[in-house]
Amino acid sequence: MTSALEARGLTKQYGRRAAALRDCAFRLPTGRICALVGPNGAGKSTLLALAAGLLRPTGGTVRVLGTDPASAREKVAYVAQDKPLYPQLTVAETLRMGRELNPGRWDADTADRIVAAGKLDPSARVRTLSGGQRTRVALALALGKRPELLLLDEPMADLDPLARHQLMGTLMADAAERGTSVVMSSHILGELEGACDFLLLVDGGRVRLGGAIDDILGAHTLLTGPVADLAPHTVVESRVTGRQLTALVRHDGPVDPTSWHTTEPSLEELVLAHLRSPEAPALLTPSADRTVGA
Ligand SMILES: Nc1ncnc2c1ncn2[C@@H]1O[C@H](COP(=O)(O)OP(=O)(O)OP(=O)(O)O)[C@@H](O)[C@H]1O
Repeated sequence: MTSALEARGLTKQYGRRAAALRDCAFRLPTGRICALVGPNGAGKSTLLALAAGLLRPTGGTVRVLGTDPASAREKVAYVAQDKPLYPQLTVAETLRMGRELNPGRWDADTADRIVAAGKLDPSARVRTLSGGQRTRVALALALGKRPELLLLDEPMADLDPLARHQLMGTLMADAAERGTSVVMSSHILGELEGACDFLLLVDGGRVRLGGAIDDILGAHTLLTGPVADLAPHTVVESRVTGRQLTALVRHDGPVDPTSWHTTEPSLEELVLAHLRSPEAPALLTPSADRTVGA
């Protein structure tokens, strides 16, 4: 089975600094929309740049669409955080460049539609555009390429709420229609919750959570009840207020409903609890575990 991304012992160290990514191992099946989350400096951009073939690992490997990142480049579109574009080109010239660089692949309709929805003047030079308008052009270039894998580094950060909503919709519809795999880093968990079906949580250069979001949420329970020993469940985070205990656990067997009030956590609750509890053990569900079914 081909994976969109597969990392094995993936490590990246910049010079003599502490490793930005350390011994990461996971797989992302094709056709998934993956949320890549983690605190500032966690290693998200490094992971995306390694997958795009712009950086080389200092240890381990990353495979992209079943091959090495350099060989997959034609099938991959990458939108970096700083959205590098040629400032002296106009919007129309930028799209023309997209067409020329991607012969036989270029989807002019999609690229033109994205630009038109932002009411951009095709004759405007890129250097005169606002940050959000530049993002729109970068996304038009990326989607116009008809990639099999789309790597997006905080793509929506400088878009206004309406543009964000609209572009996210375009992105998701396009990905669903073509079966494109997407990896999207973002700090806005609410934005990812409805759009993504796969999660990679990176923290301190390591993958802390990986897998289908439904599986990861389903493996956790938020419970409230009297203070008690929570064994055999794995406690991710717990808090005691008076005689009441609130905890996020990874359940190992059923949780007694007569003692506890239980709910499934939201994605935001789950991610925040893991970020507050760096000692909680990592979890890779079978869909993210490259050793399962290998
Ligand atoms: N070119 C570089 N040279 C040296 N260190 C770097 C370089 N790029 C990133 N780092 C370091 O690697 C670590 C991971 O950075 P990275 O940009 O991958 O994190 P991130 O999760 O994308 O963060 P953010 O959410 O702030 O964008 C950080 O400690 C950062 O300082």
